[in-house]
Amino acid sequence: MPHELARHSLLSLLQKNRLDKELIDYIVYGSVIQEVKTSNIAREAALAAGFSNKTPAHTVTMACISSNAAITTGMGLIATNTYDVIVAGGVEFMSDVPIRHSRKMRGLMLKANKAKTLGQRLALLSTFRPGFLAPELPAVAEFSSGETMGHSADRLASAFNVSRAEQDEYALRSHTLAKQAQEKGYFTDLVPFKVQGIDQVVDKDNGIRVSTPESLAKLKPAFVKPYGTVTAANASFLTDGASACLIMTEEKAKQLGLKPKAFLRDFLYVSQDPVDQLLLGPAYGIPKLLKKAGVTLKDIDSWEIHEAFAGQIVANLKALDSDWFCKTYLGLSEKVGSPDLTKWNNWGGSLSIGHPFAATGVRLCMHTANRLVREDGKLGVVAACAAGGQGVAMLIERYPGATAD
Ligand SMILES: CC(=O)SCCNC(=O)CCNC(=O)[C@H](O)C(C)(C)COP(=O)(O)OP(=O)(O)OC[C@H]1O[C@@H](n2cnc3c(N)ncnc32)[C@H](O)[C@@H]1OP(=O)(O)O
Repeated sequence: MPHELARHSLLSLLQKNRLDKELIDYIVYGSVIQEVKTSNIAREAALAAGFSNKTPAHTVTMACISSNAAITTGMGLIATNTYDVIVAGGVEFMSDVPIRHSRKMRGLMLKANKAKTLGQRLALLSTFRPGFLAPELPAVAEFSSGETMGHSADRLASAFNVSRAEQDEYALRSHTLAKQAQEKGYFTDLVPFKVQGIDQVVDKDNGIRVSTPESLAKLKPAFVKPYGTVTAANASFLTDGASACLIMTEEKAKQLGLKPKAFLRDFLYVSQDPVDQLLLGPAYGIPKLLKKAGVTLKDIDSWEIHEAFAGQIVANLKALDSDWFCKTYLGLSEKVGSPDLTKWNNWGGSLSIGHPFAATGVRLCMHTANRLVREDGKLGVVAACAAGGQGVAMLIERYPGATAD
C-alpha cells in the first residue's frame, strides 16, 4: 500500500541521517491519487514506521507539486516557531489506484445498506441494470475541463509550434542524461525497496530507456489520435514512488550536528485558468521568482524543472524566450530569455527518472542540492507545473561545505 512506500522513505531518511524518531516534531506528506483507507497518509506512514503516536502528521495535496507544498508547509511551521524539525515528503502508488463502482451502483449499494425488509431489498434489486457494473477509473485529467493531461500537453505543444521531432529529441536527451547520471552513481538520494510478496528489490529507477530517434518516431500518438504529437516516449510515464526530506533552521542543524545540503531561499506558487493552458507553471513562476529574489537567469547554476511532457518543457522554454508571451501574459516589457540548457535537467528528469506525482517535488529539490555540489554551483531553481493550472518555483542555494552523498 502507498503508506508502506511512504514509511520506507521516512525510515530511510532517518537512517541516512542517523536521527532518532523522537527528534522529528512534525511530518507533512503530499499525495495526489489517494488511497481511501489512508487518506491522511502522512499519519499512517508515521504510525507504520513506529513514530510515537504523539508526533502529529498531515497530508497535503496540490497535484504534481504536492511535495513542494509539503516542504513549504513545513517551512511555515518552522518560521512561526511552531516546530523545529520537520519531515516533508510525498508518495504516489499508481500500480494500485482506487477504482470505484459507478455512481448508480454506489447509490444502489448505499440504499441496500439502509433497506430494512426483504421487500425493500427486492424492490431495489429490480432497479439494478448491468451497466451499473461499469467501474470508474481515476483519470489523469483536469476535473474542471475533463481534459487529460496528455491532451493538454498536445494542445500546448501545438500552440507553441513544438514539433514531434523537437519533443522526441528532448525526450531522448532526458533519458540519455538520466542513464549517464545513473551510471556515474549520482542518484545518491535513492534507497532500495523490497517489494512485498515477490522476491524483488528495486534498487534503481526502472523507467530510464535510451532509445533511437527512429524508434521514437515510429510511436503512435497516445492521446490526440491520429494527429497528436505526444507519445508514450515523450510523456512522463505512470509510476510508483515516495520521497522524504528533512527541514530545519541552520541553527537547529548545527545544534544536532547535521550537515545541511542547501538553503531554500525563496519560493512562490502561481495559478492560471486551467481551461486555457494547464502546463505553463514554470513560464509563469520562474520570472516572478527571479524578480522576487533579485537574481537573473545568468545567476542560476542548476535548473531542475519538472518534465511532465517533452512538449510541455519545450513550450515553456519557448514561452520564456518569447516577447509576445512575456508581454501579453507576464506583463513584462520584453522576453525573459532562454535558460542555459547546459545547466538544465542535467541528470534527466520526470520523463526518464519517473514522475510519481506527489513525490516529485522533493526529488527535484534534492537533485538541485546534489547537482549544485557536483557542478560546483551556488544557486538552483526548481519549477513545476501542476493540474489545476498551478505551478511552483523555488530558489535553492548550496550550503557551504555541503556534500552530494
Ligand atoms: C503536471 C503533470 O505532471 S501532469 C501528469 C503528467 N503525466 C501524465 O499525464 C502521464 C502520461 N502518461 C501516460 O498516461 C502513459 O504513460 C501513456 C498513456 C502515455 C502510455 O501508456 P502505455 O501505453 O501503457 O505505455 P507503454 O509503456 O505500454 O508504451 C507504449 C509503447 O511505447 C513504447 N515506448 C515507451 N517508451 C519508449 C521509449 N522511451 N522508447 C521507445 N519506445 C517506447 C513501448 O515499448 C510501447 O510499445 P509497444 O506498444 O510496441 O509495446
